[in-house]
Amino acid sequence: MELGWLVCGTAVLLLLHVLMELSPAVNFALRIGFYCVLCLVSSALAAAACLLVNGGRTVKNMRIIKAVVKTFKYFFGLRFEVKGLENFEVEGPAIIVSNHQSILDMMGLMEILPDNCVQVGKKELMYTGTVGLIIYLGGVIFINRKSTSSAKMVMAEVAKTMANENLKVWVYPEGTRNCTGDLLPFKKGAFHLAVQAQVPVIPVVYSSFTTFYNPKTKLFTSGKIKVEVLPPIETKGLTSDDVTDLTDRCFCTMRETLFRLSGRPSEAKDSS
Ligand SMILES: CCCCCC/C=C\CCCCCCCCCC(=O)SCCNC(=O)CCNC(=O)[C@H](O)C(C)(C)COP(=O)(O)OP(=O)(O)OC[C@H]1O[C@@H](n2cnc3c(N)ncnc32)[C@H](O)[C@@H]1OP(=O)(O)O
Ligand SMILES: CCCCCCCC/C=C\CCCCCCCC(=O)OC[C@@H](O)COP(=O)(O)O
Repeated sequence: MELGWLVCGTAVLLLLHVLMELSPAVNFALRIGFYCVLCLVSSALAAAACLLVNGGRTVKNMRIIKAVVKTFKYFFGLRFEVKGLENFEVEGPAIIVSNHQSILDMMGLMEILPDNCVQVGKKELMYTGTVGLIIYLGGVIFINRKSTSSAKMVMAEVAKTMANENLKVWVYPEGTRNCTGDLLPFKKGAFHLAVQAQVPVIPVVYSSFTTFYNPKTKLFTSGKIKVEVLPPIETKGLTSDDVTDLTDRCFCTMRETLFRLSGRPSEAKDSS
């Protein structure tokens, strides 16, 4: 009986392996499916740990989430090469902004997440079962992207509480996932928040995933991700009139870094 199960299990695994070798679409679907299952199962276990250790919704739970998610990269053959971590060592709160390519970004986020840091996420993420629960328990700030005024109100509230709670806030200023190897124009919410709270902006750039991950061509193999934490940009003394300039400066620096880390010639070099 047990031998029968063993033979069946081995046959299924072999079949999956052959299918994955033969078809990139099957390989992609299975790997993404596995990522989602891993997230859902780990979230359930981590949620129990968070409730037992910290009793409810608090940024302290991010330490538990980070410890769990940092192991995921081994399942997918991903390696991170990180530079500039010392730039997180600012005194007090800060806004961290980074590029957002895929749901796989959660691994890159947790690889370097500083203490006392929560992310801004779309409210729909609350309804992803155990993943929603763990994100809630971690203290993620939920915004309604369909309502600019309510998103602005939530962000203004965060600007007020950041200092009291010594919080760093991680925002994806592109506002959505973008896996093209370039940046989408930045939304200004993160920069308004930094100016309102008078705290520095710390840009973080992840190299393009396109060499090992591309949902359009169903590519998903192992790969290396270069990460660079850039020096903080001060906002002391800036007002809302300076937000556009601050956004543009940050965008240009991050785009240049993205191209450099991804081995793609920058626009300036293109035109020369
Ligand atoms: C244990 C195992 C677990 C395994 C799984 C889990 C793993 C880890 C779990 C933890 C981690 C979870 C992390 C979750 C990450 C989620 C990522 C996302 O969801 S990304 C999507 C959501 N985020 C964003 O959208 C942020 C970026 N967007 C913005 O900043 C936007 O500006 C906005 C959302 C605030 C508003 O957007 P929109 O309605 O489109 O309006 P705009 O065009 O951007 O702005 C209109 C004008 O308003 C001005 N503005 C914007 N913000 C402000 C403000 N705060 N104060 C004043 N004014 C503001 C803006 O300048 C525009 O005016 P203009 O005159 O045109 O300049
Ligand atoms: C009972 C309901 C069950 C629902 C099951 C849902 C399954 C989801 C399971 C695992 C998914 C793992 C996701 C990890 C968190 C990813 C956060 C993220 O990257 O969100 C995307 C968001 O930034 C931008 O969204 P869009 O690009 O605008 O779209």
